[in-house]
Formats: sequence, C-alpha cells, structure tokens
Amino acid sequence: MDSGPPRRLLCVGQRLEALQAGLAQAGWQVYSVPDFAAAERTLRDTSITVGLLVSTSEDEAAWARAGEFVQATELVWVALLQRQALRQPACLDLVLGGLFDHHHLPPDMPRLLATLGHAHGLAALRQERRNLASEQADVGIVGRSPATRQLLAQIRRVARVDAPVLVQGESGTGKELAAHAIHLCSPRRDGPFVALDCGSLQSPLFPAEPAGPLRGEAAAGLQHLGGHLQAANGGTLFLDEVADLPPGLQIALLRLLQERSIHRPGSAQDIEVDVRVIAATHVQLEEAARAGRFRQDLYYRLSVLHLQMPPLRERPQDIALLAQHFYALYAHERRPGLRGFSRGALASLQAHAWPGNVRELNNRIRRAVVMASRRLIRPEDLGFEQAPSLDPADALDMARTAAERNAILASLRRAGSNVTQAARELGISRMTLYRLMAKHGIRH
Ligand SMILES: Nc1ncnc2c1ncn2[C@@H]1O[C@H](COP(=O)(O)OP(=O)(O)OP(=O)(O)O)[C@@H](O)[C@H]1O
Repeated sequence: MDSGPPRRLLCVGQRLEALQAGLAQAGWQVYSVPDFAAAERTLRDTSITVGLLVSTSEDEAAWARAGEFVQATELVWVALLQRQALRQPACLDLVLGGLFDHHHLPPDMPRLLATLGHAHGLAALRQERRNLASEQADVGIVGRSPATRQLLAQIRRVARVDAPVLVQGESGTGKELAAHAIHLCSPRRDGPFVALDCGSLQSPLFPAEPAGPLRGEAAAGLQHLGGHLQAANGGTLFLDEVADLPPGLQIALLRLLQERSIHRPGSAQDIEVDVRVIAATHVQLEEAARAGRFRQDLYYRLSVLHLQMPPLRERPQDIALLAQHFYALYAHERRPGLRGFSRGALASLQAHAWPGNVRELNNRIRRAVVMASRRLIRPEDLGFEQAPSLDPADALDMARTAAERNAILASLRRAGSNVTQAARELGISRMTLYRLMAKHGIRH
C-alpha cells in the first residue's frame, strides 16, 4: 500500500482523453492545463510534485520555453513527445538535463505509469530531504534517528498551543535545546527566551509556606524569579532543574503562574505578565511530587504537556551525525591538517554508552579537535582508552552489535514491548526482530 504524499500530477500541454482516463484509473489526481501560464497558477494553489509534459511540437523556441519552465519548478518531470522533436537542440537539452524520463507518443500506458510511479517516489524522497533540512536548520536539533524525528514532531505539536510544558530527560540530552526549539516554533518566537537555573535560587532561608513577606536571601530569590518572569514577558521562561526550586519559591511560582502578575517591591500596582513556562528536570518529578519532595499542585500546573528526551544510547544513529556537527562547530579551534575521524574513533564513539549524553559527546569532540596530533582523530584523542589488541574491523563489529542492540531495546520501549509495532518502526519483519532479540539475549 502506498502511504506517501497524494499522487497528484500536473499534466501540461495537449489533452489526450485516453491518457487522462488511464492516469485516473491508476489512482493519479490529474490537474490538466493547456500551457505554462495556467500551470504556474495551478502550482500556486496546489502542492504537486510530479509533472507530465505532453507535446507534439517540433518548434525549437517552444522547447526552450519548456526548458525554462521546468528548471524554475521543483517538480520531477516526465515528457511525452514525438520522436522527431529530439532533433531540436533545446528539446534534447531538456531531456538530458531537466527531465526524469521521456516517452514517445502515443504512450505505452503500463511503461508510462511505471515511470510516473518512480518519479513520484523520487519526489517524495526529495520532499523528505527538504523537510529534514528545514526542520534541522530551524531549531538546531541534529539527528535523524526515529527517536529524534519523533521528538521534532512532538516539539512542533506542543509549540502550537500555549500551555506549560515539562521536559524530562537525563542530563545533557538537550532539554534546554528542546525548550528553545519549542519557543522558536511557537507564535512567541519573536519574544524573549529567558532561562533560569532554579538551583541558583536555593537558599536554606526559604520557609516551606512563607507567611508574610520574605526576608533577606529568600526575598532576593523571589525577586530574582519575578525579574526573570518580567524579562520573559511576551515570550518563554525556561525553568531549568525545576526540582531544585526551594519549597518557598515553589508556592511563589504557583501563585505567579495562577495570577499571571508580579508584585514589585515599592510599587503600588502589580505588573501583568504574559509568559509561557517550560520547565525541565532530570528527576522523575511525578515521583518527587508523590513522595512530597515537590508540590503536587505545582507539578500538575507545570506538566500539562510532556516531552521526554531520549538518552543518546537509545539513538545510536545520531552519534556520527552529532560528532560531525560538533567537529564542524569547532573548526576554528582545530589544527589545519586535521582531516576528520579515523575508523577506530568512529567505532569507539558508536560503542560508548554516553552517560553524559550529547553534552559529553560535544566535550569529547572539542577536546579531540584540540588534542589530535595526527591527520585523523583517534580513540585516545577522544579520551577513550585504546584497546591495544582490538583490530579496527573488530571494533567496528562491536560498535555495530552495540548499536543494533540499543536500537532494538529503544524501539521495544517506545512500542511498549509490542513486537509488531517495534518491527514496523525498525523497518524489519516480526520474524527478523524475534531472531535479533534472541541473538542479543533480549527477552520478550
Ligand atoms: N540534538 C542535538 N543537536 C545539536 N546539539 C545538541 C543536541 N542535543 C544537545 N545538544 C547540545 O548539547 C549540549 C547539552 O544540551 P542541553 O544543555 O540542552 O542539555 P540539558 O538536557 O538541558 O542538560 P542539563 O540537564 O545538564 O541542563 C548543548 O551544547 C546543546 O546545544
């Protein structure tokens, strides 16, 4: 079953009834137009990825115009033409340089349909590449593993609504980056993004339930929180490590969120603030709330929407890409002769468990570009012990095995141990997944 984008076809030129009927019968939605002006109008209103040029012309100028039009669009083009038209240089140029394929009139329908099917597949791939490039360029999140793609989709979804978000995940998984991405994708993108480390507000002076005005350090903490809230007006306030918020400030934050206004000392009037709050933590906040270490009411207030950051070990497909990203990022710090990663270094990156997640990867690459003394970065430049007897091919094998096991475990976890669903996500059959689970000693 074809589950890609709809099969829409822009048919420009002569209208052949048998052709139209054959295309419609094969499931194509055909937009038939007589000339390029009409084609341009149609493309303005409708998303179409495949074009079919139908022409009996042998006129050089007409083919030159066709060439210009084809080059100006992003469609994948196929032409149906008279064999003699290929004598025109402009037509030949178009066939060789601008078309996916060409067929001769009258059309051989089965062959033409097969070609159009391939053109549609190619167009879908191009679209996917464009989507991926624009997603990553927009928000700075590098990675193309299923887990990262799912995360990007969730970010776009939560960005559309204005409710608070709780971002949870191990340290260094990119929680702040994700919070910033939500801000960038939201209607608040032109407003400020203000980050506050809640750990910096810790003070032994905060009472659990402040009665009356706070004094000293505690008052300063409250003022600090209020100041950040005010600075984030019209935008997003990112509360990092929200579990570290002292109890007295937890209730103050709850009130600020409920009342959407702050009281400035010395001012008679409260100041209204319009802020979206995104909180992050590496602890299980729900558990902390149940155990009484965090206010339950504040937990519910902050966690209207959830985002769970996957640890790096569960998305091994992202490691090499992130490594290349950081390598490029520190280009200005590296020795001119450095040419990239050795096979051993790539294998050791892949085999490492990454307890410090992406931040650790970032730090190791930065260290390596400074420390590397050879043409290629070696495992020891990354701070990994070089296993002396390990052949690079064995190291690569070990890395592959580890990556395969991690990908299976992550997929099963995401699918709630549903093997059919995990197999679908991994793009393999259920039988293959069972075989791989047995190979890696993963029990169902
Ligand atoms: N997918 C990613 N693509 C590019 N850079 C990333 C990605 N994920 C994380 N980083 C980078 O890794 C570093 C750590 O990310 P970030 O500070 O967002 O993590 P965190 O989960 O908020 O960490 P902590 O819990 O320690 O505050 C940052 O430099 C960030 O830019």
